[in-house]
Amino acid sequence: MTDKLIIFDTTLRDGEQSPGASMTKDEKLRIARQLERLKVDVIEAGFAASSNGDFDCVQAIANAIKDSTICSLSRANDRDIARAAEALKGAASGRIHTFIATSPLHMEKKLRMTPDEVFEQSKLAVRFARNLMDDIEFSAEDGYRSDIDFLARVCEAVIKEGARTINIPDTVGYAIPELYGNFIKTLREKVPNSDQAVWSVHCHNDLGMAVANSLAGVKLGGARQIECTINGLGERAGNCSLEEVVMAIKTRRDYFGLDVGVDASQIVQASRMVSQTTGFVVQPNKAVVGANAFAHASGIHQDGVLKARDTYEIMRAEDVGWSANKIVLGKLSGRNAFKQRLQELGVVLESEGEIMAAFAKFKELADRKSEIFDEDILALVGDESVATEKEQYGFVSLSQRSETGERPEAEVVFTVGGQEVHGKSDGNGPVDASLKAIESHVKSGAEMVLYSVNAISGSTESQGEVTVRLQNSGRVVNGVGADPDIVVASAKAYLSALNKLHSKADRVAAQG
Ligand SMILES: CC(=O)SCCNC(=O)CCNC(=O)[C@H](O)C(C)(C)COP(=O)(O)OP(=O)(O)OC[C@H]1O[C@@H](n2cnc3c(N)ncnc32)[C@H](O)[C@@H]1OP(=O)(O)O
Ligand SMILES: CC(C)C(=O)C(=O)O
Repeated sequence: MTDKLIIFDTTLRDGEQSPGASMTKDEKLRIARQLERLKVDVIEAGFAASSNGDFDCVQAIANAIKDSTICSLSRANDRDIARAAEALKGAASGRIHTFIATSPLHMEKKLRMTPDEVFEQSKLAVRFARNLMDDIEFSAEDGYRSDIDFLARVCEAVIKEGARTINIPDTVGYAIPELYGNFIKTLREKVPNSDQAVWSVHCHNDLGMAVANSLAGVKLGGARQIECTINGLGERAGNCSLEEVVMAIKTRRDYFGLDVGVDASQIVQASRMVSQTTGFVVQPNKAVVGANAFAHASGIHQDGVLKARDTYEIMRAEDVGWSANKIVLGKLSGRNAFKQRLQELGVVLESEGEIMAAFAKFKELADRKSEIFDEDILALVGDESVATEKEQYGFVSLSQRSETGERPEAEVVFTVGGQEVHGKSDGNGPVDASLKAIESHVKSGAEMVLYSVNAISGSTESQGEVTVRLQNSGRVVNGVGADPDIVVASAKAYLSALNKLHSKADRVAAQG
């Protein structure tokens, strides 16, 4: 027999309580459709009584979604509950979620009610709701900071009134996993009719423990519903993150022994949608949905993953909706990852010597640039200087000075037949000055018939690729150079073109 854990998503209600995360009706509908594709059991669509706009959102979602239960939050009063019921009228499966605070602090200072009044109002609210709808959830707000015996009396009473789900929130994120799990366990033991309801947890992330507390509520406390949000969105520091609890339950089924109906392959899409809609960027190192969650940057890990994925991955990227895991090439990468990427890019280097020459250039580039893109590698192996054959001209270094209103000056150090030479010049711009600095020494007399610059990957961190076409005595050659510094790329391209002119001249001389 399977033991099922109900996933109750409250992105559209508690998630929207994040300052700045307010969503329009169309946006909420789009997200609700994605939550349905994700196969969450319950979607808390809003708080119908809070405004006409939110009423419309709950109503529209209730009418549109068929496969998940649609829920509206309401205070423990008739007006809010009636509004929720009205908004949910069209739902294939609807739930009213009514709540009232039970902690001494909230009762005295916020509600200004005695415990007896709260007890009575809880019963009346659930009774009223139960007359409008079958599926009623009751939440004891700030439940974790409540007196457990009083809370047990309230829970017993609302279950008698017909509440099917009893939720014990850690409203302010104060709980510690073991203590919270034991609190839920003890509470259930104190409620004589506890088996007539599903027990639920709703944890906030003020101390970064929302996921751990929710899982403890399940494992130690016996809860069978977790309330959570996509990307952990929610009031203040947020809620328990759906993607993390779901993947914890799935990945560690050996420990939890529970089934969840969620289709995990929709997780990344849901995360992106919520992030794009709210403008809340997902941090790269966020579990499951962060850009780095399945990315490997260091050589030893890359080598391990290439040999056997499970050396460094406990989940498969594809299982949560990524197209694949990522090997990110950078300064910490090793030869194996580099060779693998060359293979994937269809680059065939003839000898181990060529591969090692390309790898050395790759490492040198990686010291200057945090991430090496595929385009960088293609430029690198396309760069003539990868060739191991001795070339006439070789780039060494470049310095240039440019300032608004001043004529730029450049000094280029390069090799001619293995000897280092320095060329200096000014020019119309730093590139012009650098190429004139080379030419001041080489005196090729070649005419430049094309100069083009290409940013070869998406950002300003990328390499610039420069193509230079030179013409001399009827011969036309192209030189290509790549470097994050566009002036250096230009000098490399120029020297590369000079090399071709030189070797063609040699060949012509030899033939003649
Ligand atoms: C922990 C949570 O996340 S709870 C959900 C929080 N979400 C929201 O508050 C979003 C929606 N809220 C709103 O739009 C508004 O606050 C409304 C429409 C609900 C109420 O607005 P107002 O009537 O103007 O009241 P206001 O927000 O200023 O104060 C809340 C009132 O509700 C009372 N109240 C708070 N919780 C409850 C409850 N669970 N049951 C009954 N009454 C409650 C407060 O004591 C206060 O009553 P008072 O006006 O007699 O002092
Ligand atoms: C109303 C309840 C469920 C809540 O959001 C909380 O206590 O945090």
